[in-house]
Amino acid sequence: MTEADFLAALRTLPLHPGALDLRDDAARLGELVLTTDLIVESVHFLPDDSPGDVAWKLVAANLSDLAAKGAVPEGVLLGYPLRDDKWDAAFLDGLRDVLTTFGCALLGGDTVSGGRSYALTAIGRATVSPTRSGAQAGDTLWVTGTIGDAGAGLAIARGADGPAALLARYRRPTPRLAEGQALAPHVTAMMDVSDGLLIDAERLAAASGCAVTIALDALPLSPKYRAWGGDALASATAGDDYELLFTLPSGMEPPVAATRIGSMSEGAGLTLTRDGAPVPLPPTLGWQHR
Ligand SMILES: Nc1ncnc2c1ncn2[C@@H]1O[C@H](COP(=O)(O)OP(=O)(O)OP(=O)(O)O)[C@@H](O)[C@H]1O
Ligand SMILES: Cc1ncc(C[n+]2csc(CCOP(=O)(O)O)c2C)c(N)n1
Ligand SMILES: [Mg+2]
Ligand SMILES: [Mg+2]
Ligand SMILES: [Mg+2]
Repeated sequence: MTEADFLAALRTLPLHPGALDLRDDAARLGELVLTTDLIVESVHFLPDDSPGDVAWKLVAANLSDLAAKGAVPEGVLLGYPLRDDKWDAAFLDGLRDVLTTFGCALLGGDTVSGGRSYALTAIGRATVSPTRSGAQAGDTLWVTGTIGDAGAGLAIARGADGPAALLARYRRPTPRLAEGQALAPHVTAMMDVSDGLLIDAERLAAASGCAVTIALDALPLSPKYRAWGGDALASATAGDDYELLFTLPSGMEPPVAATRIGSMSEGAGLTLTRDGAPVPLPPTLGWQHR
């Protein structure tokens, strides 16, 4: 089964209305926003990544889903498999670091022995909380920050040459919490980019019942990513970006720094353009577990 098959099967189970049909970044219970994400060795991080970086990525990936809902983090629950004293102590240092950095506190969790997968549930609060499903034909599509840096960072972590700044974007992503809170009252739809810009934009479009067009030449690529030799199509399918993807009514400017990368229209599916002309879709649009 693929991840998508499993989610489709889960939708046949009793679903809470706050689950948003399992088509969103987080669940909503009144003002509370709840999300959970695991990270697994050799799937989400490399065996020689430092324990502090693993703790950082675990928390940051979850807080990014809270950011997508415009939420203020309230606390986290940690699922932790013990390893050895040195690793566990270094993980705790990283956990302290990331929680302090993003103003978040521990609520609880569970400690076990066993494999190298780490779970976190993050809980936040939002009075105004966008979904992935509110985009309308005619809306413009935007993304914060730059994309592709973390994908390049993974290649560098695996031994390619490249700058430490790209590696850092893979190992220590920044959840766009302030941006998400500022955007929430204005956007028609919002999500974070974890699996790849193209696959995630297609999901936002599908949840909204729209088609989406993305201009490859409009994608925000960092100078370091360009100098490294990265191209737009690779940036848009790599994932691990943890930037915010959102839609606005036509003519509206976002209240935070962001790049306009496309638009929504009637219909379904993803169209890519370069210099205004359609180009073929790549064989895979992003990351899917199987
Ligand atoms: N095993 C599961 N059981 C219940 N719900 C799940 C499960 N896996 C995913 N979901 C739900 O499916 C929806 C989409 O999840 P998904 O993990 O794709 O979103 P995400 O966390 O934003 O992305 P990513 O995991 O790539 O960061 C969410 O509502 C999530 O809670
Ligand atoms: C060692 C290693 N190999 C590949 C990748 C790429 N990757 C893995 S999972 C994922 C999507 C987000 O995860 P999820 O959807 O589970 O939240 C991406 C982009 C990585 N980060 N580390
Ligand atoms: Mg998400
Ligand atoms: Mg998830
Ligand atoms: Mg995913």
